[in-house]
Amino acid sequence: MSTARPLQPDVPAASPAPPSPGPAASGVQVERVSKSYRRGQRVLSDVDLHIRAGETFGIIGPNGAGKTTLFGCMLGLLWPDAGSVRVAGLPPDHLQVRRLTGYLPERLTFDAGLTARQLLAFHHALAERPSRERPQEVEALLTQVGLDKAVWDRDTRKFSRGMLQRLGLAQALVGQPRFLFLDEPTLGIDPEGVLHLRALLRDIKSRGVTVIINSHDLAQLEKVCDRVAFFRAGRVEALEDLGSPSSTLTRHALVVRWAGPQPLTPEQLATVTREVGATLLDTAEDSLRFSVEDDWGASRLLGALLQAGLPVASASREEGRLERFFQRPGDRTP
Ligand SMILES: Nc1ncnc2c1ncn2[C@@H]1O[C@H](COP(=O)(O)OP(=O)(O)OP(=O)(O)O)[C@@H](O)[C@H]1O
Repeated sequence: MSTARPLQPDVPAASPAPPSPGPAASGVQVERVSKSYRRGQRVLSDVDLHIRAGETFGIIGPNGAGKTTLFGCMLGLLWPDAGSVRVAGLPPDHLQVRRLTGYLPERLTFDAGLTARQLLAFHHALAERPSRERPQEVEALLTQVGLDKAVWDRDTRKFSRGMLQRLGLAQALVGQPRFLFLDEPTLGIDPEGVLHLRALLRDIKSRGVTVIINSHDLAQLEKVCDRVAFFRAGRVEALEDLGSPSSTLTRHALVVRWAGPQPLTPEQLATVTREVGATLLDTAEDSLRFSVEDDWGASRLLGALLQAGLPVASASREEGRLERFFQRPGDRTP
């Protein structure tokens, strides 16, 4: 393929050793990246992104927005027409970076005829992990991704899509990566598997791994990501820090419903909200949507609303916040 990149040598001959990846050169830096497959049809336009070391970063957007193409550029599998990508301060196709990178592709193809255990052992060898630790590490990985022991020695051609997905994840983790790229990781996985994956991602994050997820599964992304970039027509249209209290998609958006008529005037509501340090984001016929700093802030707000005379019937954390990005700009609430 004309767009495929030649591999960078591990250590270029007769040149100084490349800088070692480390905290000073951490994260994934995408600078003014543009990419076309055909002349005049830009798939990526001047994309700027800095994914911080250790964060879990989500990429969302409509079909054809350029998400997979960006993934290809960040993995060093595609060559941008302009701009640059650095992973831990190095080009993404540098062998040193490849050693630090795990990748779960959307379309999984495994060597035919191998069992799950054989396949992982093969990748364990490719990743140059110590051979004497191979049997234990392979079994630990198969356990970690929740693949039933009964199928470890079964031909992977007989695997369901969800089983293949778990095996693909184990293969992505085999080299103990510092950067983990997951393309549609929940595809074909049953609800139990999704819960398992979420716990696994938390564990991976606690070990300082940078995780980049391309997915249409907004509910899952909302639960696991620190930040999310919304792509449209090859550009980053919005970048949201899900943990920031100032985010309109804050993790602590609270929807309050009441019973009977709403007795508070807009001025009274504004005063109560301000006094407890909350923000009123949205008013609907039967509900109010607030941004609060944390659980304690939610509790203070509910107490104040009750005291002011609002007959609160229910209060819940808002789900489905990322869906707002897919609404037309005019339809969006603040
Ligand atoms: N190898 C290719 N050759 C030519 N055009 C391509 C190639 N790969 C992708 N495209 C085109 O580039 C555009 C962006 O595709 P890309 O797969 O990056 O989008 P995406 O956001 O990942 O979409 P989806 O959510 O459907 O996976 C699309 O118009 C697609 O048809």
